[in-house]
Parts: sequence; structure tokens; C-alpha cells
Amino acid sequence: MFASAKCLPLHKVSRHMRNLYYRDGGAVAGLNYCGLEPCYLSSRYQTSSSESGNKPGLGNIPEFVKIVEVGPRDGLQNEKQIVPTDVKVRLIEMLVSSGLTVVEATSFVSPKWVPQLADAKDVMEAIQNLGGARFPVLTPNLKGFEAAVAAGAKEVAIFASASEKLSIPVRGYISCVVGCPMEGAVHPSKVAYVAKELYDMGCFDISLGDTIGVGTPGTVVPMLEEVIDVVPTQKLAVYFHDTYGQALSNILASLQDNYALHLNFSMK
Ligand SMILES: CC(C)(COP(=O)([O-])OP(=O)([O-])OC[C@H]1O[C@@H](n2cnc3c(N)ncnc32)[C@H](O)[C@@H]1OP(=O)([O-])[O-])[C@@H](O)C(=O)NCCC(=O)NCCSC(=O)C[C@@](C)(O)CC(=O)[O-]
Repeated sequence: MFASAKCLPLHKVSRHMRNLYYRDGGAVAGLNYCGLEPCYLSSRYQTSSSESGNKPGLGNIPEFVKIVEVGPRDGLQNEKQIVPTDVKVRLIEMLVSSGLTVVEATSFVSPKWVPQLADAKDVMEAIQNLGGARFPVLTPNLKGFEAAVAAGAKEVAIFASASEKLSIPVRGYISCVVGCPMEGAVHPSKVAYVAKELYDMGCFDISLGDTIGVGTPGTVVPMLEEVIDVVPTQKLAVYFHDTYGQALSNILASLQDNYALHLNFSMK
């Protein structure tokens, strides 16, 4: 499935992101949104840095990445001020027009807890004829899944349980993979266990999220090492929040050793 997705050469990704952040800067800055970028790596790998012309020191990083944008969902779910539906739709249109082929559009979650995304149905309706990209949505439970399907969702993401319903591809998010606000450090074996469960349940893609941004290469790499023992790398994504400025280091560490074929990161 990744072969069909548009991939960007890695050296163009940072430029793409800069353009995304600053293009139409008024609208974007007005939302206090600085971008949220899950990136997927294609199955094309370089075998050494010299083969693809990478600068020395970058190590054995893949040649191509595929970017999946989750800003309209993850970015906007935390906005103090509720963003109007038409602004959300405009943001999605802009993201698609920038060349992104997968944009997580919204969440079908409880509006009591996440009022910022209470207009999920309206957003889906507004983008139903928007081409050029896939628009997965986050569904936490059956209620959300059914509402998403009724609103026309063709792909969903989950963060707590996995299911194969109506042949809709399910992406599984695992949160707090290196640190938890309640428990502190999370042992890699726990992450590997959950990842394997999601894989066995049929998730097409499993995202390993450093939800609170406390990960460093020193904790991320041991976690990845345990996970890849039980789940094929083609099924894995990593998802970094830049809370303490570690996202790019964690991304590089993940890419250098090809631990993850997919790469998510969040810069807020
Ligand atoms: C966790 C649940 C599902 C438990 O939902 P629940 O078990 O139904 O319990 P509840 O007490 O939270 O339910 C409260 C009310 O919400 C309703 N409700 C319940 N579900 C839905 C739904 N889908 N759509 C619409 N309404 C819903 C439910 O029916 C009830 O209505 P009431 O009886 O009071 O009238 C719910 O509390 C919820 O949706 N919470 C919000 C969770 C959320 O959005 N979290 C943020 C996303 S996760 C994330 O961002 C991390 C990620 C993915 O990015 C990766 C990473 O960074 O690590």
C-alpha cells in the first residue's frame, strides 16, 4: 500500500515542512499551529549514505519518506479556542494542495471531552469531494467508528483497541511509549507487547507515540529494538512530540538504523 503513496525525497522534506508552516502564514499562525507531521518512509532504502549522496554523518537513513499530516486532528484538538469548521476545511485543502497525500482530518470522539472536534461530521462532509489525498479519522470506540463510517470515512485510526470492521484499514496508535505522565518511564517490553497485540489484531500500521515528548535517542532506540523483534518494520511508525526539543534527534535515530519504516513527528 505504501508503494501507491506519493513519496518525497528526504532532502526535500524539511523544505516542504517549512513551506507548509509559513505558506499562508496568516491563517496558520492565527491558529497557533506549527504543523504536525507523521512521515512514512517508503520501502526504498539506501544501503549507505554515500549511495544517495547524503552528507557524511547522517548515517544509513532511507532515501524517501512519505508524509502523513495529522495537524487538523491532533494539532487542533488542543487549541484553546475552537477553530471554525470552514477554517479547518481550508487548512485541510491547503495541506492537500501542498502535495500531502494522507491528511488525518478529524476525530469522532466525545464532544464532551474534545469540543474542538465536535464538528467532525461537518468537516467530513465539506471535504467529501476533495481529491488527491486520503483522509483517515481517529475513532476511539464503536460509537466513533460508526459515526465516522456514516460520515463517509474510508480509513480510521485508533488509539486504544483494534478491530477490522467493514474492511476499513485500521491504524493503531500506541501512546506513552517511552514515558507516561502517571507511571514515569515505560519499559520497552510493555510497548512491544501492545504493538504485537495490535499487529495480531490486524492493524495495517502501528504508530509508536512519545505522547509527552520525553523521549531521547537513549530511550527511543531500546524501545524500537524490542518492538522490531515482534512486529515487522514495514508496519511501524514513530511519532514524536517536540516538547523538549528532542523530536528531530529521535527521528534521526529512528531513521539511521531503519528501525521504523514510517515516521511521525509533531512540532508544536
Ligand atoms: C475515551 C472515550 C471514547 C470513552 O467514552 P465512554 O466510554 O463512552 O465514556 P465517557 O464517560 O468519556 O463518555 C462521555 C460521553 O461521551 C459520549 N461519547 C463517547 N464516545 C463518543 C464518540 N466516539 N462520539 C461521540 N460521543 C461519544 C458518551 O456516550 C457519553 O455521553 P453521555 O452519556 O454523557 O451523553 C471518550 O471519553 C472520548 O472520546 N474521549 C476523548 C479521547 C480523545 O480524543 N483523546 C485525544 C486523542 S488521542 C491522541 O491524541 C494521542 C495520539 C493518537 O495523537 C498519539 C500520541 O500522541 O500518542
